[in-house]
Amino acid sequence: MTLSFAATLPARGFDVELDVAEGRTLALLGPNGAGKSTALGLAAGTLRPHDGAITLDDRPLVRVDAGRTRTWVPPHDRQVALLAQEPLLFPHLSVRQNVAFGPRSQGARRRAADAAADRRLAEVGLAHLADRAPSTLSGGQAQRVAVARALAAEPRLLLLDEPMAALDVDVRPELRQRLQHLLAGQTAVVTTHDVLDALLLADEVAVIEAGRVVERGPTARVLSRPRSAFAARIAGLNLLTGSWTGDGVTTEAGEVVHGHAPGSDLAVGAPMTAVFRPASVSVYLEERHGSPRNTFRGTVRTLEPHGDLVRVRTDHLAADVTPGAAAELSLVPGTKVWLSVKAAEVDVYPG
Ligand SMILES: Nc1ncnc2c1ncn2[C@@H]1O[C@H](COP(=O)(O)OP(=O)(O)OP(=O)(O)O)[C@@H](O)[C@H]1O
Repeated sequence: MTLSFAATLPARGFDVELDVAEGRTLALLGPNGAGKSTALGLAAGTLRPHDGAITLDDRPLVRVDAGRTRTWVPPHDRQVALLAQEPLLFPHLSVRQNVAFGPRSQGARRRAADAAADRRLAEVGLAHLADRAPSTLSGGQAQRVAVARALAAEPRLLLLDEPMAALDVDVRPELRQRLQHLLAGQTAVVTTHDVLDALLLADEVAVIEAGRVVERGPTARVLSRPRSAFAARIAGLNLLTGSWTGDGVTTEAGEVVHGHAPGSDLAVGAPMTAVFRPASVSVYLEERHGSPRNTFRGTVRTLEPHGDLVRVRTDHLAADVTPGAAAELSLVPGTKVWLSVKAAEVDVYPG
């Protein structure tokens, strides 16, 4: 089932086009308020666009022209399942009845619906809890039941809105692993802030910022060679953008970044991106002259633990230093620093 999605919602500053090929999973990444949930709501039918066309395979689900609705398939008729952050199970039904709800409401007989429910519960590893009441489940179990319920309706499109967000960190891996299996071959869109979700669940990612898609591509490419600040941040990379000036990338702030460039046929003025790992960045209190390094002025904004190291963030860059180095330099928020990275550690590419 191929999803083709184009919708605007001016009240939310939302204007997005997306498509998801048959059997593929697209991760929507973006900061809070970017429009990820809005996109899912429009596809699920809980929101109506001002302008837009949403099609699943050849079946138009929505067509609205300048506020005039031409086509509107109501949510329950779309064969689109939306899995929310909270499991939202029916409290008065057993686990099995919750999962059988979709097939039942599509007209399946009780026995067939129960059998489908048991199959789906087995897929999420919870067949043994079928007779339990939702109130007796842990948060992680309840969310797995919600996944089974969404899949039991045999949706042509599965939408997952930050499925791990409401769960404790230690139960996320289990659900993530289940989803990795279950999403194989299922056309799906998952919103997330988590790089692991994107890496393990999604074939492609689209980064949304302020209601617009700013970057789109195969997951591995976007996370290793990001073009947007958000993708770089979740991939744990520093990113600077600017234009090619012959031997480096000059940023808008006038910084010149030298690094590995992809070839010699780059046009002067072409938009370029430079990325490097925080672990490649050294921190000094004074500018270092005479070394073949890139240096950037900055003010420390935050210090946070990062594995065995301390991640030092300035306004636009991050450096990982040892706790000993952080102490020796007396780094605190407000400290003026120079950040330095060898050209050999910087990856430079067009875009
Ligand atoms: N019910 C609503 N009524 C009006 N505006 C809303 C409503 N819900 C969200 N918005 C606005 O729409 C924009 C997109 O919000 P949305 O919830 O889609 O973002 P998001 O990317 O899902 O964010 P988050 O990661 O915080 O869930 C934001 O500007 C938000 O303030």
